[in-house]
Amino acid sequence: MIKAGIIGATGYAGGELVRILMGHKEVEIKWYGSRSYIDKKYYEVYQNMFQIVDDTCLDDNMEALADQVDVIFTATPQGLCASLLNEGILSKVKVVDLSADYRIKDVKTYEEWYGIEHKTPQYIEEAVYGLCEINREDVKKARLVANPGCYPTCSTLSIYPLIKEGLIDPNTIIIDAKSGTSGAGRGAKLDNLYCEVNENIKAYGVAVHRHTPEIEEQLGYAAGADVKINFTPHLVPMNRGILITAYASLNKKATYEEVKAAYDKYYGSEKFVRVLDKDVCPQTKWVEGSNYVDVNFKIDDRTNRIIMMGAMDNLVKGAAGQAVQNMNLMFGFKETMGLELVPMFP
Ligand SMILES: NC(=O)C1=CN([C@@H]2O[C@H](COP(=O)(O)OP(=O)(O)OC[C@H]3O[C@@H](n4cnc5c(N)ncnc54)[C@H](OP(=O)(O)O)[C@@H]3O)[C@@H](O)[C@H]2O)C=CC1
Ligand SMILES: CC(=O)N[C@@H](CCC(=O)OP(=O)(O)O)C(=O)O
Repeated sequence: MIKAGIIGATGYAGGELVRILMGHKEVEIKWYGSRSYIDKKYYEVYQNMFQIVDDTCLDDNMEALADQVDVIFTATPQGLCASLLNEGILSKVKVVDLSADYRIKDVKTYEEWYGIEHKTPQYIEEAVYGLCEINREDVKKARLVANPGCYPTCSTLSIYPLIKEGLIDPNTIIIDAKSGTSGAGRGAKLDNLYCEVNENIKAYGVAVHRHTPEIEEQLGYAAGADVKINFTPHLVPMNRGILITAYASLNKKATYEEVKAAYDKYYGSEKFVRVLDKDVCPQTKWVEGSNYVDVNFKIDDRTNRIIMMGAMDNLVKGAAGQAVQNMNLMFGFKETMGLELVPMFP
């Protein structure tokens, strides 16, 4: 049994981490970190935890936390983990950072897209990008994991096999993405008020969204060259879920069987990536509350382009579920432990 601490346990991603870890038989949560609710009972923040969690919220003292646990999750705003981390902490515990602080290898790119100064760039190189299906062996050896972003997880997994197999031209990729509002966190924001979101759909961050360089970097590794994409996210009136529809030019005429074989090559034995049957389009409802990413594709012979689709739950595979998957790998637990969550429907 290992002990875990969560800094940012009161946010949406941290809350989901609590829910998942409560069902993990090898983990005990020792620290419910917060900024606004210090000394309050955790269940007062989330009454769904009434009579389930009786602990009191603590602060973000990562030094003190590192003496008491084996793993620390940071589910906090961009920049916080980078401002707290140091060698003393990393020598004692493993860290899974759910923010973007260690995802992008080029610090200038991070600072430019996030508009903040990186406080501990010395750890960027060592951090492993925790997209488990692709970087599994490195995650197993890591003491610091950069848990991938929600849109980048869904986008990269939906597109990756086709770049690796040379089937598409990566510089023709256009990603149209949609997210439920839990992706924006629990903090009050005008754009996320009921009247702004309900019965509405809107693009945001057009051509400037901070996940663009993260997706480009990951697809670039698959291509073995720099990649530039168009990425447009939309906010939709749902609680959870991400759907991506991506378009790219095929390098040559391809059949359904060839493309399907590429997906099967990478995901055939993956528990959490489901390549759906022919012509079945992924839906957010089919993955809600689970760690699955559903992917599929359709070839458009008229234009010699391909449409790639992916759906997942932003709070599970897009955040807390993937963080637990990473923790399982880092501690040598069965990778699926605590994550065998059956999707909710309807
Ligand atoms: N929501 C999502 O779908 C996803 C989120 N993430 C990432 O996870 C992280 C958290 O996101 P999310 O849960 O949505 O955000 P929320 O706004 O819901 O939660 C933020 C959390 O951080 C805490 N916090 C804020 N400032 C501080 C501080 N100075 N010291 C200590 N704790 C602090 C808050 O504490 P308190 O409430 O007590 O003030 C809260 O627990 C972000 O980096 C986000 O990018 C990643 C993938 C998907
Ligand atoms: C709907 C919404 O606002 N989504 C967030 C992305 C989710 C998130 O928290 O970002 P990370 O995955 O990088 O941690 C956004 O667009 O900034």
